[in-house]
Amino acid sequence: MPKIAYLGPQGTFCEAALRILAPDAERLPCANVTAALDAARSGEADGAVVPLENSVEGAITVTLDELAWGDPLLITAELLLPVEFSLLVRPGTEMTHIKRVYTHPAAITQCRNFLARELPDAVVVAAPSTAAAALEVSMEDSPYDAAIGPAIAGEHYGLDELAARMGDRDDTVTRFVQVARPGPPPVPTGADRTSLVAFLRDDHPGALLEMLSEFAVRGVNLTRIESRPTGDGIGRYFFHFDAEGHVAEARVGEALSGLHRLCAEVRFLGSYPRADRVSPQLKHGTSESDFTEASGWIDKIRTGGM
Ligand SMILES: O=C(O)C(=O)C[C@]1(C(=O)O)C=C[C@@H](O)C=C1
Repeated sequence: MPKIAYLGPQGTFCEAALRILAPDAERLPCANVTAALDAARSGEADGAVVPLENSVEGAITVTLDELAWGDPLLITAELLLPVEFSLLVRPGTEMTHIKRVYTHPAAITQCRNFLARELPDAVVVAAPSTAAAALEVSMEDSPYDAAIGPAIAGEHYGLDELAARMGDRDDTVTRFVQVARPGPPPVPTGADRTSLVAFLRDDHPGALLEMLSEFAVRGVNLTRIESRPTGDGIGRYFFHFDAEGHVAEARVGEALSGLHRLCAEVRFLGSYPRADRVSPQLKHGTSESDFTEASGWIDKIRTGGM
């Protein structure tokens, strides 16, 4: 049975994602995203499931930076998980008692309107995860009066649900990815996504446009682009890309080779089935057979044919 690390403790959204992505896996709860990824890197676990982006909060930057800078890992699967938040309290606590709230920073952002409306004077403190907050609030001597997290975390730690569906939007989803130590990517399914990071060779006008052109001229549609600071000073950035398609496909493979020639460094983060199963709309001239036919044509010219 594979062992998969995740952002714990028991009851996080991350655990819910792992239960769907790898229902038969042994689950290894970790204190934070870095620890979960390190467990996969070291071999303590066979892989990890971590959050990557949220439809309200945007990028989960710790995950992006770990995948870009840490020892390499390969994304092998993704999942879109609807997230619904509950206000979780020790039995007997009423709304008027709540002075200190504890939860994951992503939950603070997603529940901003509720907090401003219902708990305008409460101090809201960042926790390592929503379930870590619920666990802490379940302790009688906790300095916090309420946690924000999944209803299931409340059930697990014996808390009451004082409010449900407290997110600012009721259609929020978090995208989780499963990673493994480097190896061959999963086989193409026809509805795949490819993730990578690219570091500029030098800063000059049009540098980002040149990178984007490598995708555009091969008809590769991007689904996410994110700039992250390199840490080398203000104005120094590298880029995360998510693109439609699989590295085994000619148009994606050639776009990646083009970036490799152009950039100081490109790190391949994986080609894996898309959670939404959407297949790319191919532009004329960018199908597998178009690429095969064109390279056959060049080979013929090079060997004296016409
Ligand atoms: O704390 C959790 O329960 C998590 O799984 C982490 C996380 C996140 O990192 O965004 C996942 C989903 C929600 O957006 C809030 C928190």
